[in-house]
Amino acid sequence: MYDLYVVTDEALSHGLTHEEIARRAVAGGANIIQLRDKEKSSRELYEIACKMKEICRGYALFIVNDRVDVALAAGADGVHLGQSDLPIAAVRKLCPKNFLIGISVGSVEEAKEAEAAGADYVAVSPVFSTSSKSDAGAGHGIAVVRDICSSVMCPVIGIGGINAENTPELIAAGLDGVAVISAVVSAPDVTEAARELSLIIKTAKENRS
Ligand SMILES: Cc1ncc(COP(=O)(O)OP(=O)(O)O)c(N)n1
Ligand SMILES: Cc1nc(C(=O)O)sc1CCOP(=O)(O)O
Ligand SMILES: [Mg+2]
Repeated sequence: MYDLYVVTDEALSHGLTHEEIARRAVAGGANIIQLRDKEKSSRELYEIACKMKEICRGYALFIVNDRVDVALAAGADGVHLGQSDLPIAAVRKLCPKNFLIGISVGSVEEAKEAEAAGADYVAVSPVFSTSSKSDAGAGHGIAVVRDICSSVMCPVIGIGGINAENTPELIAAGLDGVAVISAVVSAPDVTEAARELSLIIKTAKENRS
């Protein structure tokens, strides 16, 4: 379910809108799409989110970054929170049953705390250094990924500097899925990049079982 998680970013795409990135990534087999945009107004985000929800319907889960209000208003499947956002328990009170809450973590302690608070997934952030998020900080590396994966029961994904080359070792380390921007969004052919990465993830999962 969490195999390939694509985070949209218009600035890092070759002129595509959030909706078009989502359409192409879903066509390539992405399982989760996240709307991430720090610039747009609430109204703009809401309108985009409504369209993305329809694009994803029946094919992929649709998550909104940061904005619980936009996620709820647009009928998204969930929200992705950072460590400085509202606590999971507070968000849970606002949301319908089955609403997904994911959260960024950088250590085993944060991952255990998130799981105890009821997170549906945790995202090791960043796994490697990346230029796609200016304040991401240094990568935690594969050893931290392995430690987190063996410390919690909830799904663990990774984000930051992940691509077709390093995905197999991350899946072998225990990740349930990988989240990417540039590896898919900045590719010349978004659909083909998503298709290739999906296949790499599936193959890596088969090889570990
Ligand atoms: C899947 C996923 N993982 C991590 C993040 C980063 O969230 P956050 O730490 O809140 O930083 P911003 O993305 O809000 O800048 C994410 N968005 N998605
Ligand atoms: C959205 C995001 N969050 C991160 C974190 O570490 O919290 S890194 C990141 C961007 C990931 O982009 P790319 O796949 O191009 O490295
Ligand atoms: Mg955030």
